[in-house]
Amino acid sequence: WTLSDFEIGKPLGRGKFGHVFLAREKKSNHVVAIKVLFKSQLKQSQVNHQLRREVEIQSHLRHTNILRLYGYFYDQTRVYLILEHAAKGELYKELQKCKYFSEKRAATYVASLARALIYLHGKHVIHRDIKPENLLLGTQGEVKIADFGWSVHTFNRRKTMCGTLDYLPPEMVESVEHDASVDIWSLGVLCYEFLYGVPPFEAKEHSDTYRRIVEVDLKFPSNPIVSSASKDLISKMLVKDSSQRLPLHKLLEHPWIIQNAD
Ligand SMILES: CC(C)CCNC(=O)Cn1cc(-c2ccc3c(-c4nc5ccccc5[nH]4)n[nH]c3c2)cn1
Repeated sequence: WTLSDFEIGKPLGRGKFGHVFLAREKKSNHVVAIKVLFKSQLKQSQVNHQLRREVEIQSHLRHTNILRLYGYFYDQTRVYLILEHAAKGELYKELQKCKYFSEKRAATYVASLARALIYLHGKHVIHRDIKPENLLLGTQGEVKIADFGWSVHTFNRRKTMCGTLDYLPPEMVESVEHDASVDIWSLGVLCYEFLYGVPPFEAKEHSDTYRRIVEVDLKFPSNPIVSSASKDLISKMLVKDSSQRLPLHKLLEHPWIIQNAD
């Protein structure tokens, strides 16, 4: 591929993800998202090899709830990633607009994300950073994990861990080794935020969020009114001992998911 194979359109997400543009591949008319990374920025954060590894992993992933990476190319100064275009944009914008989702909508997203995580864990890929900001919506409104963790401006986030702690499980907050069960914790946090509009351990200060996470200080607001089945599921995911968290395949059999997910 080269840039001349594409007609470049409007910026997507207005620079939040680095430079991502709507684009159309001229021969096939296929609409994609093209992310531009500057080689200079990659060099200075010594992540070239990490980026190649991540591109290698992502280009082999094929799941309807994981945003596709079709390919990449580069020129003198930049690397271009050819990504799937998610026609209905950013999920977190939807959440901001609706304040919180219905139980049906929340359960449908959680079930889709659980299936995507089962697929990823099957390929020994974990910790995909599944917070609302990393989720996009496809043409049919289906949720897609787009791991923005690699957009250049967040490369340093991996080191400085700036940005929200809200989604991190105790073992990561206490920085002990972690396994695929971190994703079960994050999905539980996400399910809570879908239903209540705020993450469960939110606090003004980082230190308070940190304490609430390690103590699993889980409280359910009395508004909005949501089913006890949803609270039962969340309580089985937000468990300090990572080996005791509800396994993802059991999540798909939970009554709340069975009753509410499309
Ligand atoms: C290292 C490499 C393998 C990582 C590959 N993944 C990324 O670069 C993650 N990433 C995805 C994007 C991204 C951002 C926005 C969109 C969109 C999109 N569609 C929209 C529709 C309406 C409003 C905004 C939209 N953004 N579709 N596909 C996207 C893809 C930006 N960074």
